[in-house]
Amino acid sequence: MMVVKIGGSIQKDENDYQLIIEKIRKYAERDKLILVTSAIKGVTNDLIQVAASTEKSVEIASNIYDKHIKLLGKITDGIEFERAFRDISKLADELFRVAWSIRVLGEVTPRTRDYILSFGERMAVITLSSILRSKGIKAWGIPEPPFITDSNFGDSNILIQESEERLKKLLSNVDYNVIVFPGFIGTTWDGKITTLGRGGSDYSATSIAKVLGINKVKLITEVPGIMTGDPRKFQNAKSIQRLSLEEAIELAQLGAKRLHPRTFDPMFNSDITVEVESLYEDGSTVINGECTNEDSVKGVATLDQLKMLSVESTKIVGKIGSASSIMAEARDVGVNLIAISQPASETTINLVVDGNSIKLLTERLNGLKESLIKNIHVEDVSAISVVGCGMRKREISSKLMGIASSYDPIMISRGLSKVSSTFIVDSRNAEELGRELHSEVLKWTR
Ligand SMILES: Nc1ncnc2c1ncn2[C@@H]1O[C@H](COP(=O)(O)OP(=O)(O)O)[C@@H](O)[C@H]1O
Ligand SMILES: N[C@@H](CC(=O)OP(=O)(O)O)C(=O)O
Repeated sequence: MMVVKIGGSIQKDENDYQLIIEKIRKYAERDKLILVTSAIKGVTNDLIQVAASTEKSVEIASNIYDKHIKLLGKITDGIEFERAFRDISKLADELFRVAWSIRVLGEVTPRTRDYILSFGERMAVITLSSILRSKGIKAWGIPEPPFITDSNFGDSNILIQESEERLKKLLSNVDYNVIVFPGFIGTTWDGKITTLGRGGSDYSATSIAKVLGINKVKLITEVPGIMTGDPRKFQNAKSIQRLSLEEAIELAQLGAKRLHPRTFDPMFNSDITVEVESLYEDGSTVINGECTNEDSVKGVATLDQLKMLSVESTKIVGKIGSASSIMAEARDVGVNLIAISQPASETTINLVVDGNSIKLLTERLNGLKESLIKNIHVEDVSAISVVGCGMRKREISSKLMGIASSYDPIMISRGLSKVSSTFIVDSRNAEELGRELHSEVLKWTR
C-alpha cells in the first residue's frame, strides 16, 4: 500500500486533473492507494476570508461552491456529476449557513474557524474521488476527518494511537483500490472539527502511514521535490536528491516547501520513506534514514518578517529566574519564541518573534519596566538557516560561518543533531546573505 498526498498547488484546472489521473492510474496498477487531498488551490485562503466574517463572506463562500461545480462540470458527467453535485451542494449549504450566522453573531471562535476551514478538504475529497471514478479508476472518497486530535484548534496534534480505531473503522467494508481522505482536518474526542495548521495535509499523509503501518508516502506537488532554496527566491535552486530525517525535520520547521512543521514526526521509529515529487516534471527528494558520512550541506531556508526584541537591564544580571520571568510573559500572551540569546554578561536578552506578535509582547514586557527591565529595543530581522548533515564537518561549516560573519549576525545557533545553523541578521541584509549562502551550498551539492 502507498499513501499519496495531492497538494492544493496542483489542483487548479482540468489540465492538472488530467495529469493527476494519469499518475494515479499508474500507481494504482502496482499498489493499493490511500490518497490524501488538500483543498483545491486558493480555497483555504478563501475560507480564511469567509471566517473573517466581512460583508463579503457569503459571496466568497458562493465562489468556492462555483469553483468546485465548474470543475466537476468540465471533467465529469452523468451519474458521477450528479452525485458529486448533490454532495458538494449539501456541504455548500452548510457553509452558507455558518457564514450567515457568524455575520449575525459578529464573532468567530477558534472552533468555528476550524469548522469553516474544513470545508475545503471535504469538498476536495468529493471532487477528486468523483473525477477519478469518472475516468475509470475504482476510487472511493471518505470526507470524514480521519484522525482524533487534541483540542488545540488551528494547530492541533494528531493522536496517533487514538486514531487507529477511527481510521480502521472508516476503512472497514470499503472495497476500493483507491481511497481518498481529507488532509488537514481531524476531530476532538467529542467530534468537534479541528485543523492541523497550514500545510497540514503533509502531516496527515505521514500520520495515516504511521497509523496503518504503510511504509511508502508520496507528496505530489508543483515543484520537483524539496529544493536547495525557495525557487521563487533563488532561480538556480536545484532538487535535493536525499534528505535524512533530521535534515527534513529542520527544513520543514524552517518553512521549506511550506511543509507543515510536524510532517516528518511520524517517521520516528518507523520504516516510512517519504518522496516529494512534482506533478509536472522529473526530479524528487527521498527522505529516510540518518546522516551518512557522504552527506554534505543540502539547502538554505529563510524566515522573513521577524522582529527581535532586546531587553536590556543590569537588574537581570546574576538574578536567577529573570530570563524565565521575561519568557513567561511571552508564554502568557501566547507568543512563540523563534530564537533566543543572552550574552555571558547577562545584560541583554534577545527574543525573536513573528512580526505579528511584537506589539502584544512589547506591551506586556513594558509592564516589567519598573521591576526588571530598563530598555526595550525592537529591530526588523530575518533568520537564514543552512541545513545539512555536512554542517557537522569543520571544513564545510567554517566556510558557511565565514560568509555569514561578514553580515554581522546578531545570533548564531545550531539545530537538531547539529544539522543546521541559523543566522539572525538585520532584515536588510537577508536577501544578499541568503543568495551568498545558497551559492556556497550549491558548490557542495552533487
Ligand atoms: N526549499 C523549497 N523547496 C521547494 N519548494 C519551496 C521551497 N521553499 C519554498 N517553496 C515553495 O513551496 C511551494 C510548494 O508548497 P505548496 O504551495 O504548499 O504546495 P502543495 O500545495 O503542493 O502542498 C513551491 O511552489 C515553492 O514556491
Ligand atoms: N489546505 C490547507 C492544507 C494543506 O496542506 O494545503 P497544501 O497542500 O496546498 O499546502 C492549507 O492550505 O494550508
